[in-house]
Amino acid sequence: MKGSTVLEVGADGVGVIAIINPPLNLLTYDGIDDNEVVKLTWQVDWTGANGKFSAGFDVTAFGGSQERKGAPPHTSPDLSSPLTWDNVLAARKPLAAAIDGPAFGGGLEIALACHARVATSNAQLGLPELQYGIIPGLGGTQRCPRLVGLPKALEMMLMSKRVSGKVAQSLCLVDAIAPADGLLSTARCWALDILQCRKPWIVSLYKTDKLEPLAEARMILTLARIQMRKQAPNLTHPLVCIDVVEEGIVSGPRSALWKEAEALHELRQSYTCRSLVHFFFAKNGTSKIPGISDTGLQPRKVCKIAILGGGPMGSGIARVFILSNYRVILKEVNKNCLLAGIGRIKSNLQSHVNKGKMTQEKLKTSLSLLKGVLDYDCFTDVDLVIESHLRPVHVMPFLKIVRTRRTSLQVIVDLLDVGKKIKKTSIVVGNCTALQSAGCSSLTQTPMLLVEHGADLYQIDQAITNFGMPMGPFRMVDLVGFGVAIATGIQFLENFPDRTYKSNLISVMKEDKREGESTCKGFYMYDDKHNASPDPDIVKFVEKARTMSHVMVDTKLRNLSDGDIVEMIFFPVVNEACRILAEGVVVKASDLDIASVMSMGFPSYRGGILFWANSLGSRYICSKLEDWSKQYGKIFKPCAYLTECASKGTSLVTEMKQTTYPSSSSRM
Ligand SMILES: CCCCCCCCCCCCC/C=C/C(=O)SCCNC(=O)CCNC(=O)[C@H](O)C(C)(C)COP(=O)(O)OP(=O)(O)OC[C@H]1O[C@@H](n2cnc3c(N)ncnc32)[C@H](O)[C@@H]1OP(=O)(O)O
Repeated sequence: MKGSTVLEVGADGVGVIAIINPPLNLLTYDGIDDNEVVKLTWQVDWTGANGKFSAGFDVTAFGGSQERKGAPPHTSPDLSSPLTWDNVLAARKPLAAAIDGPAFGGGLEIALACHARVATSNAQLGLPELQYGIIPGLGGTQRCPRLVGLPKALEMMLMSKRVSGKVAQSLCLVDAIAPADGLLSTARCWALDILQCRKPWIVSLYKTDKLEPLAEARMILTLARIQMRKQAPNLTHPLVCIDVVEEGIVSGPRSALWKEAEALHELRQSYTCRSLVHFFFAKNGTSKIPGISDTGLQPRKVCKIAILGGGPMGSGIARVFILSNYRVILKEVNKNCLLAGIGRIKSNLQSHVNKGKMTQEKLKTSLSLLKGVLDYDCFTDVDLVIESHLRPVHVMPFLKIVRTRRTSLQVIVDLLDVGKKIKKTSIVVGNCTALQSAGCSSLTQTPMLLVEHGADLYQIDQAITNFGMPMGPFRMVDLVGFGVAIATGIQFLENFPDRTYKSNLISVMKEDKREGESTCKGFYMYDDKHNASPDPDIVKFVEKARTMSHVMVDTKLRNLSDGDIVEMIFFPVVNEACRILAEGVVVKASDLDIASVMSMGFPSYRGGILFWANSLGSRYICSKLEDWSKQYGKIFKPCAYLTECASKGTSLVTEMKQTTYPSSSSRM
């Protein structure tokens, strides 16, 4: 059995139940025997072994990927535990939770169900279930609002916001703070005090003092729905969560527990849940590289970083590192540039302080780690040198570690460790100078081809935005600027002439002094607040480009559905991903899922580009690409890997047999 709970009754008559499932005391369906709790005769403490309360449920149990041992079949909601759990609480035994380390999801829900909670100040508490396409399923939707009030509870659930033990106490999510070495004794005393009426016996499920009056509560819930519909128009589970919270306020918490269990039962079998669970493990798995991370190599200590260039990019990188407590040397070519770079860092950090995101003390400490130089004298004991790039990548949550045949395994292990310390998701790739530009280029080329052949530019952008991308391809080109789009296009053309569509649209628009958002005119017009609106003049540029490309309007493309547009735009991107995978530029398919989400903005709730493609099937994608390649050219020609998967009907994500690590292929 994965994990267990151990019950020890002390001389004081207090039974302590420890959740034991190292390293994170994850809960599993068969890991906690509800009956153990029910048969207890005295007050009880809940705690987690090895200083970690519980990081929550083992999410492999969701997404339909794993049947609960002995669980009822997926035909009926599993109402046993949440309700059993509620009966336990009614069994007149005071329960106190002793929380250290992570208390997330189901782990925190168990603690919320106790009659008191004692935590260390650095404990981390959260209800991140919505990150997995589900909702809290052990009463969290009812108990959290009754402990902290509706607005804070909704923020914790809908934004998966985590709080420290100290903040939790200020919210009344936790009753007391204790040092780690006194945590259990404090919780034991608390349970005894409840039993002997020295402390209140609070059943959080029936608490009402923190709940807003009905009319105010309804207003809060309505605003939350509006925000969620705007923020995540394609997701239903946030709205389901709000509905379950409302059910408890309107009809009472007990009936809402049923609604919560039924909702969880449905959601945990959804494609969204499967995709988000895949994304979670794919993200966690990028640093697990056979032959590198399993060699026993330990990362060397990296203390001092040198950054060449203090422009927006270099100063951004410097800021990331000093905030992660690295000493940073910022080198510039002259004093003015250096002062400008350091000034950028100072003003950015100060704005964090002004927004309450950082203390003045942290700002001072961080700046003390920064040293500006105009020469290389201080470089003798530097551990890592970074040359800043043109593109604004420091804000990306994603770190691409490009490995050539001459890169040592030790250096990769060092860089993976640095990536983790600066809170980036690192992916080791072959010498593919612009992994994402392969995707981005095919993400811009096809839209240009479709428009020149008659499709509506603004319909394309709307369809791609509705699919879940942050914006459509034409809006994206305006944002990055025509210069970057042209440079990426040229790079793609140089590397892959046989599958590049040479559009004339951008060059025709540049003649009209259009560069995108920076010139307030591109594919859209922009007002002084950078609000974009369609430009009726676009038609004339499209006509001119069409003539120059000697292209005729294809009436089929004038009547494309949004679904057709999504397929015609993303199937070539899938094709490029298959090529990158087949060439061994990445170690595993899931790395490309992470790259598509973190560098292209592909929706994580679809699992990433290849996970999504796999749900459609290689045969379907290949046949569509074959058809389009006959009508519109080689840009759509399916690659050998995709064709092979289609012919065998195999999954696109069967891991490539890596004999070497990411190859230093000729790709961009
Ligand atoms: C008493 C009644 C019991 C009832 C039983 C039936 C009830 C009915 C169903 C009820 C369902 C309720 C709904 C609840 C849902 C949840 O709880 S969702 C999960 C919530 N938890 C999280 O989101 C935590 C996610 N993890 C993290 O944030 C981090 O892991 C950490 C906790 C901050 C620790 O970080 P770190 O020390 O860096 O470790 P990692 O490398 O991240 O992780 C170590 C390995 O553990 C794997 N892992 C982590 N969390 C989970 C998880 N929740 N599920 C599965 N696996 C997890 C992670 O992938 C790592 O794996 P390896 O890479 O293989 O080592």
